[in-house]
Amino acid sequence: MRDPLVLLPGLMCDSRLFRDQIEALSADHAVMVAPVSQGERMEEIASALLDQLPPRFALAGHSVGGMVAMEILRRAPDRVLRLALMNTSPLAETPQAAADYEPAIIKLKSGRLDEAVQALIPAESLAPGSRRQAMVSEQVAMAARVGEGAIIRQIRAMQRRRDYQPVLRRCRVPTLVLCGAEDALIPVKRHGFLAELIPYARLEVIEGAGHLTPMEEPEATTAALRTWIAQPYVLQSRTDA
Ligand SMILES: O=C(O)CC1=CCC(=O)O1
Repeated sequence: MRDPLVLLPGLMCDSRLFRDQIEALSADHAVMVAPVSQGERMEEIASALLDQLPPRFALAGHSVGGMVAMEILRRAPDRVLRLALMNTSPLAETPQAAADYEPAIIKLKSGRLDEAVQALIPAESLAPGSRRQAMVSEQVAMAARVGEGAIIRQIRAMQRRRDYQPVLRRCRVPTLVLCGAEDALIPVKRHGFLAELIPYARLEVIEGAGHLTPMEEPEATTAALRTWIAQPYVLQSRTDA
């Protein structure tokens, strides 16, 4: 039986983010998209998910979904068969960066969703070009479906998150670190640092994509996930190669 695949969407995103990957990969894998909003701490969100997920699974998370994936790895390393981290960061939030989320929370509480989306995932963090505006519209539509309360819980969890570097250094499963070349929110350099922490990680930088890589460059993202999910469990580490 091939690994079941659990997809965790990012900040203000729902299953639309992974539409093309679900369509392609569900031909061979049981694919599940899980909510990333059942608590105000990574620990609470991960606990709620671990009660519902299959015994063992391949785990792929985007943005705040990647942070929850790292928490799941910390809590239940034996259940994670392989790991994909997309457009995400292993670092705890600095006090200044945590405080910088407060204006977006005020916008959310006063029903100014478009402004909150622009504050949290600015258009400039997506790849430039003719498709950018369509991606912004998709992001606003996803945010409306996720809902203000859930988005505020995601922000609280990001503000309070721990440093996942020690967890990632212990990770021994095939890992994909994927990012968009144009992601201005979490730049390529940060993903290079993330990949360097993990003994069996491969970094894939997708050209023509920004922070919403799975949706901006769906075919390249699906191809990278296909390669990752077919990798053997026992790999050569970068240092062995
Ligand atoms: O908190 C950060 O590191 C920046 C960020 C905002 C959305 C996201 O995915 O990361």
